Amino acid sequence: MESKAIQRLQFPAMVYSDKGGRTVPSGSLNMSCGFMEHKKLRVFVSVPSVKIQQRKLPLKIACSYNKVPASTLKSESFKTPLSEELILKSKSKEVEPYLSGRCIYLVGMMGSGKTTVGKILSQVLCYSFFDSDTLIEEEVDGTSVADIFKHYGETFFRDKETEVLRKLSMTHRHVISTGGGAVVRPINWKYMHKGVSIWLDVPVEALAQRITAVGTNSRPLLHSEVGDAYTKTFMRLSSLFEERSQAYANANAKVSLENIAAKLGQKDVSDLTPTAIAIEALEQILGFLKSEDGYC
Ligand SMILES: Nc1ncnc2c1ncn2[C@@H]1O[C@H](COP(=O)(O)OP(=O)(O)O)[C@@H](O)[C@H]1O
Ligand SMILES: O=C(O)C1=C[C@@H](OP(=O)(O)O)[C@@H](O)[C@H](O)C1
Repeated sequence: MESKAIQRLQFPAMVYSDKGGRTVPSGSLNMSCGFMEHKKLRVFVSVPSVKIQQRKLPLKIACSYNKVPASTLKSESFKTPLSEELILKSKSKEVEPYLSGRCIYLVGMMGSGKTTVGKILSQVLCYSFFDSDTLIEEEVDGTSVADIFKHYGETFFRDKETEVLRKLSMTHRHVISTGGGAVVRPINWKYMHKGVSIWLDVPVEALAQRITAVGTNSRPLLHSEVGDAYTKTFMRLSSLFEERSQAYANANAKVSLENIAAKLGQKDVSDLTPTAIAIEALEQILGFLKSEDGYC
């Protein structure tokens, strides 16, 4: 749910224009997707667990869209090994032709990293990024999600969410971070299945840690419990997860942080960088698209 201001400029222009396939949206599109070719470099898919080179990856965006300078898209900086950055770029090139411009929908619990990972995917695929919560806020005259819940109730919010997903389903070349509860209404799946959906499956303990760190102000469904911040967040998330886990499983593919950690020989999912998670997302997207095409 963080740093979403740019979307205000993009959504109205995009959402009503149904451009097929690889056609670009209306407005000026200045893409420079030419990532360095590493012809002599063999890039392996698994990320080495030994971090050879650590540096702050500013995640500079290679594309700019609708005259909004790419550099204005805010992205949090996480320490990312150069090796991961290279794998990410290589993987995105592999996935891109299979996607044929289809949107990517990230689903998962609050705090699962849909926004963080979604931005990385959008940058590397030269897609634009939308957060459905931000689009809902715009539909309600800039009212925050928390205030929409407070003043109009959850059903009103869910209706707006469905409407936003319906509009997005007519677009292409977007990565969309959905709200954690978007999976519950079957109609939303009708819209999300126009693109490719990925479930970011993060253990509830890790979710509670992340959300406790940033606070629950923007997440109204976490306001009710009593107790210390971590425990009440953990309790509420646990019950929401129980209610929703089957709905998340409707996604075309799943990215399990526990599986990534096991692959990389890491004990704690909290040590996984968003880039490592984005790489796995691309891997899973590719697997799904290939299976859809009958390649495996
Ligand atoms: N891989 C990660 N490691 C550590 N913190 C993360 C990771 N991914 C996201 N976060 C943090 O967790 C919080 C929630 O992430 P966010 O992307 O907003 O989740 P969502 O959009 O699913 O609600 C943010 O503060 C973000 O910085
Ligand atoms: O899980 C949910 O029902 C919700 C998740 C939130 O989005 P994030 O998943 O981006 O926090 C937001 O849509 C709203 O507070 C409801």
